[in-house]
Amino acid sequence: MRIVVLAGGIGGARFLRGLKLAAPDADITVIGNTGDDIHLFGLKVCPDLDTVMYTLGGGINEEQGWGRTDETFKVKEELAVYGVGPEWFGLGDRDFATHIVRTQMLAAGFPLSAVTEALCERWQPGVRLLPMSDDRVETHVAVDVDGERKAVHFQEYWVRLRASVDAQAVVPVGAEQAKPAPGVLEAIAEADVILFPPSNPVVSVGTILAVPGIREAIAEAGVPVVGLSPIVGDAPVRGMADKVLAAVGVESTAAAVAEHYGSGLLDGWLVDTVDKGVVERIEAAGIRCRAVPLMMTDPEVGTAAAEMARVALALAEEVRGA
Ligand SMILES: O=c1nc2n(C[C@H](O)[C@H](O)[C@H](O)CO)c3cc(O)ccc3cc-2c(=O)[nH]1
Repeated sequence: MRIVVLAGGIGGARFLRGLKLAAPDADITVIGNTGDDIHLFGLKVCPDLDTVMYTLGGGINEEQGWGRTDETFKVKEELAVYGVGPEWFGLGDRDFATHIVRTQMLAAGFPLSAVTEALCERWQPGVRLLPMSDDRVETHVAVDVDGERKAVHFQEYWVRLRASVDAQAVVPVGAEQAKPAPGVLEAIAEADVILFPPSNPVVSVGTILAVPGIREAIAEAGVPVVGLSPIVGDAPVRGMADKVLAAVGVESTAAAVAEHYGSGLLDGWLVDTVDKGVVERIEAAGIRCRAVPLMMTDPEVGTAAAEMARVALALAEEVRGA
């Protein structure tokens, strides 16, 4: 079975770990969000691609959900002594190596998709990881600070500001001019099922869908598209998705996110059991809906996510048979 997953950061990566357990023989292609990318110290950092690669490759810092395990911060400390910022983004020594290799290959003319493939040679994530685009897309967030509106890079909003101020707008800069990376549209066209994991519907899945051609390809793929709500009990499971949802006028509920994606895109939607009261509303919107446990608090890493993936795949088959 060929499965395509649109993944963002931590939630998406943890779901993928479960999907691999639930469908060990499946051919999984991950279309990764690159709107979180940031250029720091002359290096290109791709947080969402790295989080998927490290999580599935066994190098992730499990508590944080991002960055490397067994990390040290000597380079970061030395940069700070030189007074070279920013200090608010925690790049570790091992992680720096990934960004140095990536930047060196980009400078040599390799597209991001080829660079990502090369990095995955080492990590063996067990999925094909494609950036959504080889073109530069960077999400910026419009905020009002000291009475003036300004745009900050998503990472500054997320990490330095901790989403403490309202997002007035979320703009994936460059998305309109971006082209899907090689293999993205082909993977969607050849997929047997397409999954939206519990990633941020605005800055992760939303950014991927903002690349011209990707939303249309999914809508026209003619195969079941099933999503899992990142919002449980009217609050995001992790992160601060509610802050960016407000920016696009979507209330922070499992039903509102499903409706935001729309029945033109989604055939099925999984909500947590605490939200079983919205199942009828979502089914009335033309999207099949099931209420199941969606908290990936595994006793043994990946088991809860594997159950979620199994239910998502079962719902896809139910949709296919409808
Ligand atoms: O909250 C934080 N998130 C950090 N993240 C997470 C990142 O902001 C988010 O994972 C994504 O951008 C949102 O999905 C990092 C991710 C990387 O790949 C590399 C470095 C960082 C550093 C931080 C950090 O210092 N604080």
